[in-house]
Amino acid sequence: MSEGNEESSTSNESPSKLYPDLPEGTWKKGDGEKGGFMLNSCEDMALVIKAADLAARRHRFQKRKDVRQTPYINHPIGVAYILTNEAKVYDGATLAAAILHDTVEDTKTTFEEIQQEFGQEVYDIVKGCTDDKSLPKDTRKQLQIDHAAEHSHKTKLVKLADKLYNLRDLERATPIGWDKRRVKEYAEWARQVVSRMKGTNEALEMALDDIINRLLSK
Ligand SMILES: Nc1nc2c(ncn2[C@@H]2O[C@H](COP(=O)(O)OP(=O)(O)O)[C@@H](OP(=O)(O)OP(=O)(O)O)[C@H]2O)c(=O)[nH]1
Repeated sequence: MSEGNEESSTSNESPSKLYPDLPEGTWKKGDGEKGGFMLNSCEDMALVIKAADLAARRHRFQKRKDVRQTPYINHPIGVAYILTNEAKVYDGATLAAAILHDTVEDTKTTFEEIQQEFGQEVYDIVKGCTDDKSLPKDTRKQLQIDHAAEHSHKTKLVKLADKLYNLRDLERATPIGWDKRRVKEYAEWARQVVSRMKGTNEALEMALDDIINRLLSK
């Protein structure tokens, strides 16, 4: 069992883990003799660490909606971890964008800053993952469905991993104020978004199918 994967439970938390235990030796061949995976280059590594540094600072006062008030940064780091650990995605721009994907939507960070500090590719992915919070919620949710199929491959990867993290989080701990109906509504909406991104990554899509079916059948 991976260290730190098992969450101790409180009254509204199930003891389920946020990430599955994967069989040993699932790293891609040639990804590194030293037991871990390697990013494509030192530049990729530096980009990802730089993203983690900015996201940690920008999200530092934010919490998730669970009763334990989990630090918000757990979410973007978890999205990047799903990409490396399960989707086997090691591209620096994709991982950096995964870590930054909520910084513009939820903090004072601007698109210009992302473009200047992280380059066009990361900017494009973050833009594709950012909802316009000034719009009514129903409109925002509908726009995600309407535009899901149009995104680039890398943006779709981050969006799928984001949904997978959020759905697992819903199964792990119901956010404060959410009832069963709201959980199912989120799962149904997520199903509509991810079904328009089929053919992006098999591991992510299989995991999404599983959890969505489970949440909808409860
Ligand atoms: N499951 C879960 N979600 C939490 C928690 N804390 C914060 N969230 C965030 O809440 C959002 C989903 O809640 P909603 O009520 O549907 O949407 P809203 O916040 O945008 O209005 C997700 O963000 P989002 O940027 O709107 O992502 P997306 O769902 O639009 O892709 C998710 O990241 C938590 O403890 N559990």
